[in-house]
Amino acid sequence: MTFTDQLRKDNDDIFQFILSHPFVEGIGKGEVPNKAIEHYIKADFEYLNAFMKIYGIALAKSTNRKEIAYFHKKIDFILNDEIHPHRNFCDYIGVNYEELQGHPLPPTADHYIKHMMYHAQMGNLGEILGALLPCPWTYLEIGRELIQKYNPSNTHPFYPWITFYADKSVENTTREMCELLDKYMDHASPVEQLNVKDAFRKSCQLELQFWEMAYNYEQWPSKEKVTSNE
Ligand SMILES: Cc1ncc(C[n+]2csc(CCO)c2C)c(N)n1
Repeated sequence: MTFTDQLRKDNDDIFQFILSHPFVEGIGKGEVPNKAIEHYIKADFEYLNAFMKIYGIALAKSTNRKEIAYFHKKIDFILNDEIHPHRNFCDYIGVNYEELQGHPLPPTADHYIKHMMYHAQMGNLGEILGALLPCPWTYLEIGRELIQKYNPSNTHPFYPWITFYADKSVENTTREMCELLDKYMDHASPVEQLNVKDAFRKSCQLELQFWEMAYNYEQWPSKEKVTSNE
């Protein structure tokens, strides 16, 4: 069994919680409360910005051109392709995408981004990949599960979203990331392996919490902004 096969197995509990989360089920059924979608997009737009920056740090820590090309290609994918599922959600609630951009992050999204940023700054490429991998992997499984369970036609309101994540490009991203991580783990010390396992599991938990955050409109206890440091 490869290192990433083992990671998937050890975190199956969280993967199953994600697949049965009411937001995810709602996508399959074609019924998600507008407010939950709005909360999701506001946080996810900023999440994707952070994700691209972390790819940029991974690119800086790359040791060969193949890795540099991979992260370069992936930044391009988020910039130009990941906007399609977002637009599908915006069309569904009838709100302009631009209106949902630039909002402050609720606690879970804030924590998820800082968790990835921590591993990106403190760890080697293996550790960064461990923190990033649950993102494409959980969405790939969501896409596949929803196709299998609901067999949506192209009139389904979330057909573009579901088919985007069940598609070959997300499958390739996940597979290539697994291959890169497995290669890194061949030479990793037991401590490095533990750090990667910890980064991966926390990202799985935060993926689950992200759905929960959107579904329950999670907010900070006080919405007051920090406006000065006096
Ligand atoms: C919280 C959250 N997690 C995962 C994704 C999906 N996603 C984001 S970037 C990417 C491609 C990785 O190269 C994928 C599949 C999302 N939109 N929001």
